[in-house]
Amino acid sequence: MAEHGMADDVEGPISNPLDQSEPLEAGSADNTTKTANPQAEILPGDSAITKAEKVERHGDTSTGDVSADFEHPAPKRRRLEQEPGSTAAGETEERPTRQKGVTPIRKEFLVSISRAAEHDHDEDAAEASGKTAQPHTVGGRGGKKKTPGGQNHNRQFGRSRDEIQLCMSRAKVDEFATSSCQFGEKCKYEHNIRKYLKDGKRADLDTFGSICPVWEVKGKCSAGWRCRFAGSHSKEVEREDGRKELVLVEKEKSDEQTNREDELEEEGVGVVNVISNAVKISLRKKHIETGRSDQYLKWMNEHNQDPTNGRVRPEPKAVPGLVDDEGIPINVNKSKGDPSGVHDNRAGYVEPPFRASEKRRIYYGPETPVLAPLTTQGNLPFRRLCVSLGAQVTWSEMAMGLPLLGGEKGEWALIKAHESETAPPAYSPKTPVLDYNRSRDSKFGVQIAANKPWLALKTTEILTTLCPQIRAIDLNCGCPIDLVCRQGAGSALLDSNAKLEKTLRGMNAVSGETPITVKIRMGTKDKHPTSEKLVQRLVIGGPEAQEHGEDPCGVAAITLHGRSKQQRYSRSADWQYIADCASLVKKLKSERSNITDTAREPDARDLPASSFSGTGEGLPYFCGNGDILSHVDYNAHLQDTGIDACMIARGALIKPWIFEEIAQNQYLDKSASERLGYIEQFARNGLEYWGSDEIGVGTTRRFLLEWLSFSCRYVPIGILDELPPKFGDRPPAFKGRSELETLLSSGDYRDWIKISEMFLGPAHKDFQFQPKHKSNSYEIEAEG
Ligand SMILES: Cc1cc2nc3c(=O)[nH]c(=O)nc-3n(C[C@H](O)[C@H](O)[C@H](O)COP(=O)(O)O)c2cc1C
Repeated sequence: MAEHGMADDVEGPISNPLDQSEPLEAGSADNTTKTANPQAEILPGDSAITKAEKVERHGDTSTGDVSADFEHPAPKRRRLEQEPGSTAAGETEERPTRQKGVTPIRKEFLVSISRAAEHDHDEDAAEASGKTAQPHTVGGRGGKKKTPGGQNHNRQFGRSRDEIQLCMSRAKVDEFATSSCQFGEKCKYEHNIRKYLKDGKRADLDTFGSICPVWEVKGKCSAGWRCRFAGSHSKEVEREDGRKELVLVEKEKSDEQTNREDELEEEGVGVVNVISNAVKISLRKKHIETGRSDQYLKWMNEHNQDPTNGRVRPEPKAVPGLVDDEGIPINVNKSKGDPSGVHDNRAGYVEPPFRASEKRRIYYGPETPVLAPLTTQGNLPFRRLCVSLGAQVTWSEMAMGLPLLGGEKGEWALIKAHESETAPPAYSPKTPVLDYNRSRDSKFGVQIAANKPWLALKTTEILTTLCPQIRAIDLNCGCPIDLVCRQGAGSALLDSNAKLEKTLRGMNAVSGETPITVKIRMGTKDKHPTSEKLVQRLVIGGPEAQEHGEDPCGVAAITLHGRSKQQRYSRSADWQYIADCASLVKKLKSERSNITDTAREPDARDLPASSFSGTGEGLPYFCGNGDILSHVDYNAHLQDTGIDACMIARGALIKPWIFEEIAQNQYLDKSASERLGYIEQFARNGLEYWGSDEIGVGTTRRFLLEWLSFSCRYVPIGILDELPPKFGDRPPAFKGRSELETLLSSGDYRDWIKISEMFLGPAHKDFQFQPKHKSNSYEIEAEG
């Protein structure tokens, strides 16, 4: 669902935050004591010192007011090749019994309850699905009862706007340029650049070395005078007549560079899947045709399938006494497709109007950890950060079909991807995957939500036509939000298996070479899992399809989140159930030849764009999802359940370097300065994407705060008494190994604002923030 949009985006070099460290030691409160763990390996640090590191060393926040005593730098990365359950502090220490549900924090880092209470202040959240914010009372951990639900609704973010707004016709020109404002005298915006700079906007930011991050990468800044770093790309020059003019400065570039940038100016450098305003307007006016969907839907309509819900219409009743030549009862057919009104049951099925095109193959394997679709949180700057840390597959936030078809700007913004997401995922399978062409695969897929086959088909056709480089289109069948489910989308589809199958088959038919995937939960009702049956239907086709000799719906991958809709995030994800489904998929594969009609050889175009065995038989990849917080969880699930790949959601929000841990197969005890380095990287990504003017800075701040509402839940592994960290555990009040580390663990959104100010300067006076998910409750309501 669209939560943001706008702004041209530019690409730039990603500084490696790992280059900001110094060699320190693991598991100690200061850097003078060596770890007792003989397996702990201290990895060498690097020399580059960024703002993040300066802050940790000197408390120099420039614009923030974070307190300055950071004399205990945090330990560096360490290698802990430990089995789950072994101690982080050292093998020789006496191991306390791990208390269920409590994060095992070393006692020297525990603090009194008063500090915990300080963290809890922000618990006056709102009722879950109501549209009106209501007071929400929460006790301390294990304290009073909460009202149900986990979200603040109707959140306000204030407005980050200039005091006086500069007319767009003046934003990117030099002071003496003649005005091209079409509104002339009537224009309500400021045209005097000098006046605007003096009275209309806040002082330039002194973060990022006072250099505009957009200009630094792109050579020019599309915010022009409105940029919060305008001083870094402007100057005053004296003209021949002695007059002084304010001019914007562009970096010198070769002609080739300039040409390329002019070409990309409209689209935003480094961003793909950008749809022009003209196309969005055409969509709004319904001027863009969806011929394939129309044809397919017509067929559905004429041949017994209701395109509003995909159900096979009930067979008409037999007319008593009326039989054909062979004595078979004749039914009265009321469908439009049979004007005679007389219909033979046996001839009821007609082949679809066209076959699905042959699909681009995708790949999933242990080496492709997947970043889950994450509404609000999985924005482009965050995904870009995760890709830089090793995420191999990324998904857009869930985009709603209807606003996409209506050309809504905010929804189309969700489809944009960073160019780093267009690179293919890692690929090192034990046996090569038949017909897989890595150079044609990419990391980024788009997730959509739709409640009706027609909506899903048309959305798919439009998306694949306008953005052919999307890796795959995923249909969300897990979203538990009432607003979505009441309309029959999200996890409501789990209760309409036939409709879901038909929808997916239709999407596959109209998506050209783009593969279709699906993300499901275990079912809608708690303790009544139904997705095993659904998985079977998706892999081999449901009874209706089998009866008519139809091919399976052709999904390239199924991802199962091991929880029900009703369960939301309570209790752990059920990995046993995921394993059962994974083994069913395997079994179906081996039995497939018996199940499918042996008379018909499956056509390659009907086979999923997925894993192929040596015999060339296709089968969807099967991915598991739920509660992965470390490489240990990741490896264990891959090993024990027979899934092809793991999808990670909250684990990546809490510690985006989980992808790096997976690649290196080791815990990484990130120092507070390294963590701050990721925040800096996000801020940089955000300014490049949303822009460096007051609005762009405000948007970057808002989404940074959204992320910090999750990242504050990270408990540094260096202060843990026992590994692995677990999702169900809640930490008692603790302090970090440095003031910065303590600050990064704060659940108080005012501290998040302080952190944001280190990179984005003081928040605008009208900026507001209310966390979406209750900050310390460890319970969330999310869209999948
Ligand atoms: C903030 C948030 C937003 C989410 N948005 C989506 C979404 O847009 N689409 C979706 O399929 N799942 C969404 N989910 C669900 C996750 O993709 C994932 O299935 C779920 O969180 C379980 O994985 P985890 O235990 O690794 O967090 C969201 C989850 C969270 C926490």
